[in-house]
Amino acid sequence: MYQPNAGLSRMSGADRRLVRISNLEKKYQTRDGKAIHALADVNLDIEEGEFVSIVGPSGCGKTTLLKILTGVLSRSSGDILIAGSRLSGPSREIGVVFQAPVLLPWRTVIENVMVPIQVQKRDRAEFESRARRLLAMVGLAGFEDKYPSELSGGMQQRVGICRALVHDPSFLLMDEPFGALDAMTRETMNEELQRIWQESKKTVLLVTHSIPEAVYLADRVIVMTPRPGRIVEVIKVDLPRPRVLAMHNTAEFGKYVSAIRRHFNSAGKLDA
Ligand SMILES: Nc1ncnc2c1ncn2[C@@H]1O[C@H](COP(=O)(O)OP(=O)(O)OP(=O)(O)O)[C@@H](O)[C@H]1O
Repeated sequence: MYQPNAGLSRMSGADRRLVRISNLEKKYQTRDGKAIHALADVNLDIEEGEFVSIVGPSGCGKTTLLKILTGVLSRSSGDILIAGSRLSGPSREIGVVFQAPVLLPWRTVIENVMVPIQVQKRDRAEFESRARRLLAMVGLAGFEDKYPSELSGGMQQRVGICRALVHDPSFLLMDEPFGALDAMTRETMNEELQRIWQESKKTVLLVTHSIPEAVYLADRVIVMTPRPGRIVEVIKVDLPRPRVLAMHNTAEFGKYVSAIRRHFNSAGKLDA
């Protein structure tokens, strides 16, 4: 059962950085007793309000890293601090957006957005107005009482984003959130995510298989090696904000994409 704030134990003194990941290792044990070394010596600091994208070959441990950060998957060793507190389980500081929005089909849009409030046993009256504001922010005003089956894939993913933000977490984790959408909807969602990030001032960690998506959205792109996943390069993206889709065609944008893609020529493939 989800225990609000149960995952964080207060540490003394505040840290400027929102997230500190130190010497993180993850080894899975398979049912036939083999060890799978998924993550090796991952070190990463994320500043408050920063947008960070992670790219890496398939199977390099990106989802493993995100699952560990949600507090639902244990780490083998290493330390994670969020807002100065050691992470040891699910935390209210975190919101998660998955590849498929996994909405409850028997609940209306507003009731889907309110799920975390119900699970965390928080005051419905206080958060319902926030849920409605978030829906309006993503262009879904008027859809509050619709059911998921009445929405397009992009609209459902917007509901998933609102659900992740409704309890006002400081840290948003996104695992390939637009992977199931067609190319045009994906671009629109990229623009929308940038706007949501700028308006909500959240800290975001995005896993994506698309190098252009990573560059378009991020302040920094983290590039990982094949398994066991390590950080091989951190690329600071100095393109001006707000970014516009036309930037995809500029030489500067292309330089970032090529710099990242170079890592995957021999190591593995990305579908961008
Ligand atoms: N529960 C598990 N038990 C054993 N091995 C696992 C488990 N979950 C993941 N793995 C293995 O750990 C490695 C990392 O998996 P993970 O899903 O984190 O990679 P990923 O980078 O997100 O991959 P993709 O880009 O294909 O989604 C893979 O080799 C995977 O097979």
